[in-house]
Amino acid sequence: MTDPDIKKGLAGVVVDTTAISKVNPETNSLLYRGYPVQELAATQSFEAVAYLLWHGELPTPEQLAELERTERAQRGLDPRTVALLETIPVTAHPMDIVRTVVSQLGTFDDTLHRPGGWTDPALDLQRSVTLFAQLPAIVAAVQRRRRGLEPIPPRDDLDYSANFLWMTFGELPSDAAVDVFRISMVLYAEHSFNASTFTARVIASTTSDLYSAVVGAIGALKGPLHGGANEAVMHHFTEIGTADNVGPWLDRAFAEKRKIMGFGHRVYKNGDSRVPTMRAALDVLLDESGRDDLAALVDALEHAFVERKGIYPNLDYPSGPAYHLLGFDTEIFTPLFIAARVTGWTAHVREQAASNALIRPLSAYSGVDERHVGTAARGVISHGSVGAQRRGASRCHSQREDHR
Ligand SMILES: CC(=O)SCCNC(=O)CCNC(=O)[C@H](O)C(C)(C)COP(=O)(O)OP(=O)(O)OC[C@H]1O[C@@H](n2cnc3c(N)ncnc32)[C@H](O)[C@@H]1OP(=O)(O)O
Ligand SMILES: O=C([O-])CC(=O)C(=O)O
Repeated sequence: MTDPDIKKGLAGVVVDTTAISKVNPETNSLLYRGYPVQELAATQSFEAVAYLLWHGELPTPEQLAELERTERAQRGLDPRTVALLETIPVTAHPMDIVRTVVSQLGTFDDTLHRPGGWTDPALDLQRSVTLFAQLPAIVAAVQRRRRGLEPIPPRDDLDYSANFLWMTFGELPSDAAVDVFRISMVLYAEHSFNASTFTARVIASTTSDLYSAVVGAIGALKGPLHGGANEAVMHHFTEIGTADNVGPWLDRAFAEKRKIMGFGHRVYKNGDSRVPTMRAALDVLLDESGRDDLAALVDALEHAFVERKGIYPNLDYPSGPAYHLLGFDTEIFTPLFIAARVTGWTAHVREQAASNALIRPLSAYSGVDERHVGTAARGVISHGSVGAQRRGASRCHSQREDHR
């Protein structure tokens, strides 16, 4: 028996190519279709970034106007979605609610029943825009319902980011705050083969449909080792309370071998390329709100953790407190990540479909050796002796099995 070279968590394994984004930990850079994400965050609307991820090029003014028209036309909640939301316990986690509603959206799409409709690339592009347009309304409605409030209809005089905040709060914050939100969406949009995107690609690789891939990706994003960390960061701040409690809190956390959320990354080991941009955006909100206590807490935990562990914050660290200052409940932070990442997920689903191979790795069996239940027959149907079954199996010896 050879000893297979197992890469737990696929760490360091290159499983395919992608032209959508490039994460480079050596240069600490992130490119979407070749453009540094910082440049996109400084200059582009989220709609333009979505277009770039889907099409590979930034839109012309006409192409952008067309996407905006299509997105604005599909912003409203379907009455069946409103009805479904009413049936879900308000206490359910918003990630579970959004996952359920996205699954329902798949059932509304009659084009799935056309021959070849499941994986038609043109239809998948339309579906991507539909999900992009619908998710703000869904997330906003879930946030409002938690506060006992009715959904607010979209406003088509507002861009994606401003409308998202309008539908959530029924008022608009400062232009600077809207811009912070836009920047967070751009930074969260895409990150190569992260766990949720890889999940979406695995599902797409079976030639399943795009909605199923997105529902699966939402499940993967929920975990605090991935997207759920932005929520967990805020829980840490609540637990710690004030900056002067950071030291004792960290002592206890280390003694209990807890992981501190919002720090560390599978790919970036010297800091996440997106953090400086998001931290600058957070600082705008910290200044605007006068929340010096939160600013001190964010700084204190970062400095103490980096000093003691040499592990740097990831994007979830500054985005958590930014979403808090924008007024979202902590449990809504990861659904906001869904709304952004659906652009990347759907771009990857289409890329996977365009050059597909079923994703099915091997495993090394580590269970008990072959054993038998005995030969006494149960029921009326004779299944044949174990020996006969094995003789049958050996005639199929050309079938490869997992590594033994
Ligand atoms: C947008 C995103 O999804 S970004 C990621 C968001 N997730 C988080 O913030 C969760 C907290 N972070 C982590 O759990 C990890 O850093 C991960 C899962 C993100 C990356 O993990 P990996 O690359 O697998 O590194 P791994 O978990 O093996 O960590 C290496 C070492 O650093 C330690 N470490 C890494 N991150 C942390 C952390 N946040 N807190 C405490 N220790 C940590 C590990 O305990 C491990 O120590 P050991 O070698 O003594 O066992
Ligand atoms: O790349 C990863 O593993 C996690 C991450 O930062 C992201 O998905 O944005």
